[in-house]
Amino acid sequence: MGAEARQLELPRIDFSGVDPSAPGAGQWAAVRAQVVDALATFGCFDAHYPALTPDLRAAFFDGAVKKLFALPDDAKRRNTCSPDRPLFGYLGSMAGFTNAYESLAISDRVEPERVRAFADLMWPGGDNAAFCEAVHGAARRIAELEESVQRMVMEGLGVPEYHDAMRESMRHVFRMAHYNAPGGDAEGKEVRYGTHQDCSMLTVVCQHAVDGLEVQTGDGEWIHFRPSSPASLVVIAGNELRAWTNDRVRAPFHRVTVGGDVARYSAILFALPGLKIQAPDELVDEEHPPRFKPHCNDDFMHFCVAHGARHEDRLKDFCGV
Ligand SMILES: O=C(O)CCC(=O)C(=O)O
Ligand SMILES: [Fe+2]
Repeated sequence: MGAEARQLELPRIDFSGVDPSAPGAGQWAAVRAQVVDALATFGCFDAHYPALTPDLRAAFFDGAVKKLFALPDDAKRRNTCSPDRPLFGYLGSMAGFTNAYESLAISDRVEPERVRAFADLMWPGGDNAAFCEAVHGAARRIAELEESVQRMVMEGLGVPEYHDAMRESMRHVFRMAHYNAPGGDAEGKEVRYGTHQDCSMLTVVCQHAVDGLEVQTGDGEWIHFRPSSPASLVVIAGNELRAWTNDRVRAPFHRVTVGGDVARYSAILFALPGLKIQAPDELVDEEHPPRFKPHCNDDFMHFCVAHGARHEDRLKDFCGV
């Protein structure tokens, strides 16, 4: 091997032959094998997903998200949630984050009524139809990818019968994020969101125009995500999928670094399980003794929030056997 640094890349999986509304059809089985392999090895992958078309992305980011972050802070702060659900609303200028990060969230379900309620809170009395159409159009497709991946994981591990109940219980947080540019040289990157694992089952990241997501491999090397196509999304396994699969899936550490003078926007869909997280009996045996105690996602999230985003194995600390 030469002296130059190896250019690591995330596995790329092509979803163009997968129809989320027809599980099992087309390329489903072949893609499922790649998904299970990528999540076991890396805990994430680059999904080529043309169902989220360039027009939908442009309407979403250029039409809706940029308009949202141009709002004054007091409007954004109306996106609150109850104190016991700190990760379900506006985040910005807060402990553990740089001042150069802020985000807003639509919570619980990716449904037109939720998007409408969010828009009406931001622009009371406004004509919010175009905003709602753009946000729901993007979020719905991202959620369809997330559901397909969840189904594939359960099928691929031989436990498809658990999918429907888990799905029914799932809540979603659709977070739109804005990272200020540090200015200057694009090489002079600054960490804008520190190293962490997600508390979700699955997370899907859609980044706009400016790169910045970095994922750590099991060997401790950092992969700087460069989208393989304009239709790329990143699927990341969270600690709850790791727990539910009894450690068969990695939940990779990741962070966001931004350089140069162009702001970065991204959208992140978190799938949060409402059912108690306990590995199914089929995934526990002598070779795979239980690794984590049964627990609720709400309790795990509170634990993570209380301890902050850090480079530590929160799941093991919280419920490791
Ligand atoms: O904005 C991104 O690319 C990812 C942010 C992230 O990792 C998170 O919000 O958990
Ligand atoms: Fe994350």
